[in-house]
Amino acid sequence: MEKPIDQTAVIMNRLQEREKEQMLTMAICKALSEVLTKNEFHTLASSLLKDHLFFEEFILASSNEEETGYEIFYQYTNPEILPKAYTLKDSFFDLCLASADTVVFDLKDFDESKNRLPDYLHYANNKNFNNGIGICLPYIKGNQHVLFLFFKNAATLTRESNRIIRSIAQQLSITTRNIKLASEYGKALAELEILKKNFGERKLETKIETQNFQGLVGNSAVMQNVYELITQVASSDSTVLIFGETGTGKELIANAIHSLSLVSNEKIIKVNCASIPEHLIESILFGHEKGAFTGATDLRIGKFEQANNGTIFLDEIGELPLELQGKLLRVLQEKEIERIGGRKTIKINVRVIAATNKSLEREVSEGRFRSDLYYRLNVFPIALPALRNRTEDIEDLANFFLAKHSQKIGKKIKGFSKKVLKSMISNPWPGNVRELENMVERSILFAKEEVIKEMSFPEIFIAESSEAAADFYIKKLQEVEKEHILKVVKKCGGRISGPQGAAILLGLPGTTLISKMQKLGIKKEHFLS
Ligand SMILES: Nc1ncnc2c1ncn2[C@@H]1O[C@H](COP(=O)(O)OP(=O)(O)OP(=O)(O)O)[C@@H](O)[C@H]1O
Repeated sequence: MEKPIDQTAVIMNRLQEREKEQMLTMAICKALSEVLTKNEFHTLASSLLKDHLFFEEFILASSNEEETGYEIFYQYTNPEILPKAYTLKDSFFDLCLASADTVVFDLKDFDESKNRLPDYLHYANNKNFNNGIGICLPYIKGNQHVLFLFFKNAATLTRESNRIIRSIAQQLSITTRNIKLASEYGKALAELEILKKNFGERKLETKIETQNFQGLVGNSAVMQNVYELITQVASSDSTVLIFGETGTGKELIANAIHSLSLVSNEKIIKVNCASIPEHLIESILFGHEKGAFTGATDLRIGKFEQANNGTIFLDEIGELPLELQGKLLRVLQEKEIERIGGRKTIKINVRVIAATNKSLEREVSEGRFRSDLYYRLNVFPIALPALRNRTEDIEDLANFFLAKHSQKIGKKIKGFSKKVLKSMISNPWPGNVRELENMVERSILFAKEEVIKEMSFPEIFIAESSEAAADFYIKKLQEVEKEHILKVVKKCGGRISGPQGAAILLGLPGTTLISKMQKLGIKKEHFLS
């Protein structure tokens, strides 16, 4: 006789199993709730889920928000799969989506000739995963998800597995959404980082721009004073005389005055009195009529006429020959010019800005500059300080030139080492800002790292000056000047202009050096031998 079944024991057994099952689903839900990436999801699918659901293939498909299509969000056998779009109504996904129950299917039942089955079903079929289920996961704001599990044989899917899947379905939906949101958040964060970086760079550029006063860098007290003078004088039509050593920025000051003036929409015409051969200066300044002298084959409109209604900048005015100084004085007083060879006077309305790196007072006292012209020019003097007298501007200027030239050269240089900054600040900079700019440009060209760690300041000045001092009493100044220029030009291999040229070392514009060399009778054969 068969032993009667102990109903209580059976129920107890079931209860214990259910309890175990509940513990398991809670553990899976907890693990799922911590997942934020597809990689983490794959780890979980390969362990807890695979161990208890016994699938061969696990596919999570996700509809788009409009519910016109869907894509594979995760595939167990191919976790690296890139999202691929499928149409929603493929008689498979939409079937599962519409069903409240688990849809069980046998792949052999699908008539491939009738149905255009999605490729992952072909794939499952080819792998002999004959049976499968599709479960529409509970809807969580955003997308609809369907979970497909494939098995080699129908018996693998137990009631218990089905119950577990139903219990974790809600959490699966939430996890899928969490992964999507975390990925979007990551992308947004990366974009924000790029924007922040770009904004930072732009802020740096703006800083460089806003530090400038009309393109002039430097906020030292002396420069603030200069900016104030510029602002005061710009809107009048007063003549301005700018004093300052070579390379201190006199031309930039002239530009600033012009651009803040009432005639800023007119031209500023610039003349470097030192670089024009003496016999041409008059014709260049005032023009000539056709046939006025041998070689005057055409009419020339002089710089004063060209600058009419605007500004003329007479750089290195101290180099203007004496006989022309009188003519200039007349032009300034009478506001009219006469072209060489011309019979009529031409009225001109020009604002004059002159600049000099010489002491015009000394030039006057030594008879090389007319005192009346000096007083006529010296209406509103602006004295520009030498760079060594405003060392607090050196770092700003160096950084400004670094940004300017590294961009031009195409090298990403971040800054200067502390050592280089210190030596820049203590360097005497006889060529002033021009020399600093050239040194920075040169250092960028030679830089091998992102930070400039070396800057070789020309020692030539120290060596030369001691030698010059010894010779001072026995040689004329011109001779010393000639010898000094020759030595520097020789040292630069005959190069006059450019970053490796002698003009930089001498702190002069290339054109000024050439005209000085002509005046001193320095010829190519003297330094190329
Ligand atoms: N404050 C400044 N900010 C930015 N750049 C400057 C400044 N001062 C000078 N520079 C730069 O230094 C170089 C020399 O300036 P500039 O030609 O105006 O000097 P300068 O006094 O007229 O020289 P020179 O007497 O030899 O003609 C230029 O490249 C100029 O842009």
